[in-house]
Amino acid sequence: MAATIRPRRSVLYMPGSNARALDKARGLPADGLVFDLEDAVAPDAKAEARGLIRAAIAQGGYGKRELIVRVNGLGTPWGYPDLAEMATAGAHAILLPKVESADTVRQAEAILAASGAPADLAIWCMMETPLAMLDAKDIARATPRLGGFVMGTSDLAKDLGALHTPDRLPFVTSLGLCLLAARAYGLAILDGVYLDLTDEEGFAAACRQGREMGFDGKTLIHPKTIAAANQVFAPSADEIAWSRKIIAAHAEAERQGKGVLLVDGKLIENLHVVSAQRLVAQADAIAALEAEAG
Ligand SMILES: CC(C)(COP(=O)(O)OP(=O)(O)OC[C@H]1O[C@@H](n2cnc3c(N)ncnc32)[C@H](O)[C@@H]1OP(=O)(O)O)[C@@H](O)C(=O)NCCC(=O)NCCSC(=O)C[C@H](O)C(=O)O
Ligand SMILES: [Mg+2]
Repeated sequence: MAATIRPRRSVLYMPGSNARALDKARGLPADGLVFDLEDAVAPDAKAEARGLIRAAIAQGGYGKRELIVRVNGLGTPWGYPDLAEMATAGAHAILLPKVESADTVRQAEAILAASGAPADLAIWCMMETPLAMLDAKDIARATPRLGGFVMGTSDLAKDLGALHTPDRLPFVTSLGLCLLAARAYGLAILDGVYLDLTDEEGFAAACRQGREMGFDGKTLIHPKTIAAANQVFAPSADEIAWSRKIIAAHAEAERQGKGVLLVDGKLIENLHVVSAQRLVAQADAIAALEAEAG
């Protein structure tokens, strides 16, 4: 999938079986929504949840938010019907859980295509097992339909026997491997969820760490965390002003035949301008999304 500048600061999971949550999300300022059919939905409620998700997306009201359906794995009884039914539900992307190989992605892609999925329906992968970390590069280049990775740090902690520490040191290798693979192949990548809804400081620190590492945004489990994620993952006013300043200064230097220059004592080259242009484009995309939401 072609890389686009789409805000993904905050992406909220909603149990697909929870009609109230699906409705409430229409008014929430999350950049993206995951309609979950996997872990948040009980086995007996899966079939009904598919219908609720299809009806909710058809009814609309989600504006320009990115709509993602997380299906069950193909090794479960629900994986195939989830893919077959959600292929034409109108979402922007299908999120595959517990992906461990490029073959799994291509198998899912074949089912989606055979079920009438539109050409622009993206596939995203949950990266949440040790094998996924080791195969991240292969998974990232499995198909041109691939749009992004989502870290599943809860499943990963379970499989690694790791603890959720404040510095997240036990996850740094895994997060780094997935970031490398995602960026090498032009994919978006979202950080994992923060489970303690009472720990606002810890949540903000995890968001800051995620942004510093290079994640596009954070996956969330509750609406009350959206504002903080939006704030941390958005370019700050200072960053935007600095970016505009070096873009203008570099353009002027180029007119004078210079490739490098100093702005406020800092060396600026073309590579800094590329980053600055991306940051300004992100800020513009966020402003456009927020203007549309009112
Ligand atoms: C965690 C919750 C079960 C808590 O729900 P609840 O008790 O209803 O919370 P509140 O009373 O505080 O809710 C206040 C209002 O907000 C709405 N709400 C709550 N959560 C959501 C949501 N996720 N999306 C939309 N709206 C939401 C409530 O309806 C209330 O609204 P109102 O009626 O107007 O008062 C709940 O938050 C929840 O279910 N969260 C999502 C859980 C989930 O999806 N989990 C799976 C994804 S995480 C994962 O799988 C991990 C990953 O795979 C990994 O391995 O790491
Ligand atoms: Mg998981």
